[in-house]
Amino acid sequence: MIDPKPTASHFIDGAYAEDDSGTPIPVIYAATGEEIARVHAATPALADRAIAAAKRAQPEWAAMSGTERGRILRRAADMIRERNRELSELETLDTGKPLQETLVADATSGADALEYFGGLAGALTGEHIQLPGGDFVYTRREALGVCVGIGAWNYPTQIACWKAAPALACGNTMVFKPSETTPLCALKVAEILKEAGLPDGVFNVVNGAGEVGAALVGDDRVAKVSLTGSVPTGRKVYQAAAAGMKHVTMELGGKSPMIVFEDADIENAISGAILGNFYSSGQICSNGTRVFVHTDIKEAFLSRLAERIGTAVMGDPLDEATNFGPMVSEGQMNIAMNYIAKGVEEGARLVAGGKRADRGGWYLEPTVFADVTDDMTIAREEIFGPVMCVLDFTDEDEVMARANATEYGLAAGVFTRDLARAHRVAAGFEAGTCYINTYNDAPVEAPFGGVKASGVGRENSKEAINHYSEVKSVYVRMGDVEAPF
Ligand SMILES: NC(=O)C1=CN([C@@H]2O[C@H](COP(=O)(O)OP(=O)(O)OC[C@H]3O[C@@H](n4cnc5c(N)ncnc54)[C@H](O)[C@@H]3O)[C@@H](O)[C@H]2O)C=CC1
Repeated sequence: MIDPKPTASHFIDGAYAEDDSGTPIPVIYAATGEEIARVHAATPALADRAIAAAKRAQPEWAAMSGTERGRILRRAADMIRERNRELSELETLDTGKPLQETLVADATSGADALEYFGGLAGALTGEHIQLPGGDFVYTRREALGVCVGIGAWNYPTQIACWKAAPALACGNTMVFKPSETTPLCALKVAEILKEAGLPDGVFNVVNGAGEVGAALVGDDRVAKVSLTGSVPTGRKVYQAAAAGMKHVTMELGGKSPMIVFEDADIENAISGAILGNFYSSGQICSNGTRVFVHTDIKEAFLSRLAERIGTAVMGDPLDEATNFGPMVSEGQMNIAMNYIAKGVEEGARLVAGGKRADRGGWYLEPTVFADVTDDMTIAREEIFGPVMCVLDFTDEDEVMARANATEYGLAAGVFTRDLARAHRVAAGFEAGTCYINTYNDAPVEAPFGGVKASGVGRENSKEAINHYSEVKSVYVRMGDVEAPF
C-alpha cells in the first residue's frame, strides 16, 4: 500500500521543494475523515521560483524536436501504466473514489493523454500557402510560453495530465496548481515526468488555495491559463487573464440533460443514467443530472433504476468490490445534502437514497428524485454530488427547448433507437460534448469541453493543439518590392 505522504509540498525546477511557513493544508481521507498527509501552501517566493524556472526552461524545451519531446511524454505514459496500482491507490486516498474506478479511469487516462500528445508532438507542422507571382506564405506553429494549469479535486491525476500533455507537446512549460482538497497526485506526475527525462523546470507543481492560483494567473510571465473548476471561479480567472490578454481554456461546470425517448433500450439508458450521475459519487462536471424520461416509460425506468441502485456496493474505497465511495469532503457532502433538502421542500418525489450513510466518512446515498420540474432548484443548479433528477416529457420539440434552457452547455445525451432522431437531437443540443446511446465516455482522441457558461476551448484531441500553440505567418516575396515613392 502506498504511503500518501509526499516528499514535500511542491515540485519546482526538477526537485521537491518545501517552505513550511506556508499555510498548512491537511489532506483528509474521505472514507474515514482522518488526516493522512499535510502540505503547505506555496509562499509568494515559491510561486515566483516556479514561474521563473518555467520561463527559463521554455526556450530550450521548445527548441527540441517534437519527436524528442514526444519521446519523453510517451516514456512517462509507460511508467504511469507500470505504476498504475500505486498511483490509483494514491488517487483513492486523495479523493475517496473507489479503487475499482481509479484503477481504470485516472492514471490510465493521464497516460493516454501523454501517449497521444507525445505521438502528435513530432507531427506538428505549419503550412505553405502559394501566392501569385511565386510569392508564398509559410506558417510556423509556435509555443505560447509559460502556461498555468489549475485543477479541480475530482480527477487530480487526469486533470494534471490532460493539461500538461498538450502544453508540453507544443513546446510550452507549465506551472500546475492542484486543488487544495487533493494536493497529492500531481506531485507524482511531476516526479514521473522528471524520471522519464523531462528537463528541469518544464513541469512544476505548486500547492495552495485560490490566492496561489490568482498570483499565478496575474503574473506577467504567464502566456496562458487553463482552469478546471466551477463557473464562479472561471469568471474570476477569465477576467484576470483578460487583463494580461492571456490565452485561456476554461473547463467549468454543468447541469447537463440526458433525454430518454420511449423507444430507447431502457437497460442501456439506465446504465447511462447511472454512469452520468453516480460514477465518482456524482462528482463529474459533465454529468447528465437532468434525466428527461418519456412519460410512457417513466415508471418502468424508475422502478428498474431503483432496483439497480439497490445493488450498489458502498464501502471501503480501497476494497476493489466497492463501487460507490464517499464524497470528497465534508463540505461537498453538506452542499449535496442541502440540495436534497431543497428538493424535498420544493415537492420533488424521493425515489431512492436521500440520506447520509450510517458509517464514518462523507458517504451520501445514491439519490434519485422523480417528478422534478424545470423551476426547482435541484433542476437548475449544479449539485456535484450523487443526486439524479428525473423529469417527464412527451414531445421532442418541447424537451429540446427545456434541455437547452440553462446557462450551462457542457454535455448532453440522448437514448433512442431512431437514428434520424438521435442525430437531429445531437445537432440541436447547446452543448460541447454530446452522447448518443451512451454517457460520459471521454477518450483522449475526442474533443472535450463546453459552450455557454460551461467553458471556453477544448481539451484532448487535435483541437487541444490549437489552444496550446500560436500560428505565425511569414510572407516571402520572390521579386522586387513595389513602393509608391
Ligand atoms: N469542465 C470540466 O472539465 C470540469 C469541471 N469541474 C467543475 O469544478 C467544480 C468543482 O471543483 P472545485 O475544486 O470545487 O472548483 P473551484 O472553482 O472551487 O476551484 C477550482 C480551482 O481553482 C482554484 N481557484 C479558486 N479561486 C481562484 C482564483 N481566484 N484564481 C485562481 N485559481 C482559483 C482552486 O484553488 C482550485 O484549484 C465543479 O463546479 C465542476 O463542475 C470539475 C471537473 C471537471
